[in-house]
Amino acid sequence: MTKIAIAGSGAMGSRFGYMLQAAGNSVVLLDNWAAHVQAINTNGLTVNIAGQAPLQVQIPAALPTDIKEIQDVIILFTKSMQLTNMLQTIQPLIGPKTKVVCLLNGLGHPETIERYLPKTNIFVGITLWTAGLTGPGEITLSGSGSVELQNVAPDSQNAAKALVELLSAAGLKAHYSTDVLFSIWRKACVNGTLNSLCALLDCNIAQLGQTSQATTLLTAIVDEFSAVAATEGVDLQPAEMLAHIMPLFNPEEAGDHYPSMHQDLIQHHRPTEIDYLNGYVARKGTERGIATPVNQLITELVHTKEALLIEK
Ligand SMILES: NC(=O)C1=CN([C@@H]2O[C@H](COP(=O)(O)OP(=O)(O)OC[C@H]3O[C@@H](n4cnc5c(N)ncnc54)[C@H](OP(=O)(O)O)[C@@H]3O)[C@@H](O)[C@H]2O)C=CC1
Ligand SMILES: CC(C)(CO)C(=O)C(=O)O
Repeated sequence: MTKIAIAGSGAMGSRFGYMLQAAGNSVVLLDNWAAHVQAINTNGLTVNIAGQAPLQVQIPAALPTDIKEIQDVIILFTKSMQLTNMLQTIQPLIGPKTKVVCLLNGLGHPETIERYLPKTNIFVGITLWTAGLTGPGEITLSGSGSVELQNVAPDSQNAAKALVELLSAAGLKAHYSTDVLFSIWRKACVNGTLNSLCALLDCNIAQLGQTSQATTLLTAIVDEFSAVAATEGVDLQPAEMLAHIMPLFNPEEAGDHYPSMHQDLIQHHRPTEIDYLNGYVARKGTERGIATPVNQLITELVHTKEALLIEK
């Protein structure tokens, strides 16, 4: 039985933990939100799936500081701005053979993780699964998804493939990627357009797509993502990127969805991952002499909205 800790068990961490435990693994959900941990330990994790009666799933949960046992696998699922703190807290859980997987949205996470772990322990990727945290101890799941991941150390390829099998055996549809950095940039560019614009304009993806300004706005953001991606050896062609994003306007794709940044900022008045999306592009562009005024402005606007909405 594989011993798995989910480090950051909000919506996505709880989804992955629930599916991995159902596949026969020994899972513990770790989170700093004490009321969430307590609700899971008292009532079980409530899993709402459309068209089904809510499930009460018995699954152990704990504060990250309360678990000290070495794990086989740790899946990081904090929000980007919580990652460093989580990596510091879970050091006692990491042994020489522990595989640490990062599937967060956003840019720059592999570099952050490398400050706390040898490369041989690190596996990075993206996921197209979604989930919502409906309240303490309660998640809402819909749709399907997939995972792409790759080893950071060249000689850890077999370990990455074993992780792909572990996740796929739990129904998480994982694939081994031979160019995960491209996938991470492409997903960040989707989030850097749809998430920030829908949050700022208070609309869903279809509503954004119906505006006559959508193509101009997307193009301005994507062009800067492409220029900065090139400085990291990633070939993000603007035309291909737009062709990848625009189908999401369709309600049968993601049109009806309010992106996670809209949920964080507008619906829950919580901090956003903007500094790891548009903010990362603006920062790296400035450092590397590439003009990124559009992403700079978007980042400032989102931070202004955070200042207006989030209670101190
Ligand atoms: N949700 C989705 O559909 C998708 C998310 N992702 C990415 O996965 C990563 C994790 O995202 P996600 O699971 O959505 O994150 P959540 O917002 O659901 O949870 C992240 C953490 O935020 C804290 N938190 C959330 N809500 C509350 C609340 N009401 N009160 C107190 N604390 C709260 C908890 O940690 P703490 O108490 O320690 O602060 C929690 O572990 C992100 O990088 C995201 O971009 C990727 C694909 C899809
Ligand atoms: C669904 C999607 C792709 C929308 O940008 C997303 O990743 C999010 O909501 O964060």
